[in-house]
Amino acid sequence: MKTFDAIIIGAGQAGPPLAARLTAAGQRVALIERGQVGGTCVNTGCTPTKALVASAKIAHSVAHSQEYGIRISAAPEVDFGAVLRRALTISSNSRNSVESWLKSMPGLTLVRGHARFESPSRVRVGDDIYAASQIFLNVGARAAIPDLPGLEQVGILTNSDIFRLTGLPDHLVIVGGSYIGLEFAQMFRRFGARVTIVERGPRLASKEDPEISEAIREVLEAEEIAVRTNAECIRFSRSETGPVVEVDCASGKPEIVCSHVLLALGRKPNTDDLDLGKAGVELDKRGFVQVNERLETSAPGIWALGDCNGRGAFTHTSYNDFEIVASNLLDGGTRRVSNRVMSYGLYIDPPLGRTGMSETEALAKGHQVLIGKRPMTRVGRAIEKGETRGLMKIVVDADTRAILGGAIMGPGGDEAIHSILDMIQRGATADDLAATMHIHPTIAELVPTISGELTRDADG
Ligand SMILES: Cc1cc2nc3c(=O)[nH]c(=O)nc-3n(C[C@H](O)[C@H](O)[C@H](O)COP(=O)(O)OP(=O)(O)OC[C@H]3O[C@@H](n4cnc5c(N)ncnc54)[C@H](O)[C@@H]3O)c2cc1C
Ligand SMILES: NC(=O)c1ccc[n+]([C@@H]2O[C@H](COP(=O)([O-])OP(=O)(O)OC[C@H]3O[C@@H](n4cnc5c(N)ncnc54)[C@H](O)[C@@H]3O)[C@@H](O)[C@H]2O)c1
Repeated sequence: MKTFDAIIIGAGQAGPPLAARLTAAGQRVALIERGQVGGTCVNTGCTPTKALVASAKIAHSVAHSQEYGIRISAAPEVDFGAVLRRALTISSNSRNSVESWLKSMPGLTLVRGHARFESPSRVRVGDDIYAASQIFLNVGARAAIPDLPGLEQVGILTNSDIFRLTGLPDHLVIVGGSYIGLEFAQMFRRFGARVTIVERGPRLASKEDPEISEAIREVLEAEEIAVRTNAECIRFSRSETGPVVEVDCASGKPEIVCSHVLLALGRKPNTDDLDLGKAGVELDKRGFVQVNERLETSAPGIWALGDCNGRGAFTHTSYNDFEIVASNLLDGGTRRVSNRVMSYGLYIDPPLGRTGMSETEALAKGHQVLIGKRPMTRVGRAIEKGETRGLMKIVVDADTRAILGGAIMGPGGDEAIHSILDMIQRGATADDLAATMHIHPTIAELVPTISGELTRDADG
């Protein structure tokens, strides 16, 4: 048996920085990873997809250069192989730098293999047993693949397989019209594939307010992406020409023949193959590890961080989990997971930045709300850039005037949203925000303006 002060399972977004803090505090740490260090974000998630989004943006800009007075004499061509290689190089550089960082940590043992619990303080990897009084789970999640009939006949793709494509799909059907599906849909369309999105709900990105979903749909349809909502994929089959996605729908064709199918149907936590029962770690009914505000599990001495705890499904939430646990354990902190303002980006172009509550959520929680809103057609910077799709919106509590949430879909919306996020984190009111001076010409310069033009009418 090999004994350590701490064992970390999973080298995703929380594991490596936690290993750095624990080893810097003099602890001996075993970090167990069954796949590639860096986890989902670095290898098959944020990093390679955002690199692909960047290539797709260039393809789109070049195709539209004449609108900006720039003539390109030869027809631009997308070299899909080169696009993928660029994304994978950025991803592998990032993975290598995590690996070098881990190797530089004195007191760290990087163990390669699949970890399973033997008891609350012991973990098996192959024939070896590792023991520690503190164990941290950072095991992440994987693409959920529902048991739909005919699945095995079509050879579906997930976010991981897409990086192994050897050529551009002719017609890509994406099942699931949420974050993963939408980002892939736009980039593949911009690379030149025909793209159809099949979404069973009545609108895309259904966690967003309806006008945001509508703006997203407009952006995608303007690029000739076929959007099928109220269309549930119920089975797959194969025709002579390729895979067939069969949908249950009120309108449109019930069968879509395509060349490739990408499933983007949510994520499943990697908690089903850890023998967590032997450790006394309780899961919720969807398989997420149940944690308290300090990210402690039901088993004393075991914490869960990142996607596997169901408290966030983003790189920044995983990293923030690390900060909470490290502060509480090593700095005498009293940090709680509920102190953060849930925020994220959706990296279609233009991107959507979101923070705090949507209007729908605020109303559901019983708030009387005031709304400030402006379409990008009335934002100078967006007009100058020729990117006037989207809108910005702020949600304010009508009684206290506290800022509850915001959305900015427009050029740089993922960056500009931080001007609202930081104010919410500090407990500011709409009047505090309205009194700030922002830089001209930016998208964010209109944030104080809409904060000072609040109305009860959501369409105001
Ligand atoms: C296509 C896509 C795009 C995304 N884009 C964004 C984005 O733009 N912004 C954003 O914030 N988030 C994005 N995400 C989400 C983000 O990637 C995840 O939220 C983040 O990676 C979660 O980090 P984590 O540390 O919880 O787990 P992970 O990064 O998944 O790491 C978990 C690690 O644990 C290892 N592991 C699992 N089980 C075991 C075991 N039993 N033994 C040993 N090792 C094990 C795994 O191999 C893995 O390396 C995206 C996700 C996808 C799929
Ligand atoms: N920009 C980002 O930060 C980013 C990008 C990508 C992914 N992610 C993370 O990955 C997670 C998973 O994203 P996702 O888009 O895969 O999942 P999701 O759970 O957000 O959406 C799945 C969608 O599939 C639809 N659906 C389910 N079954 C269906 C069926 N049979 N036919 C048609 N539609 C069906 C659902 O209605 C839903 O809209 C997100 O929660 C997010 O945290 C983040």
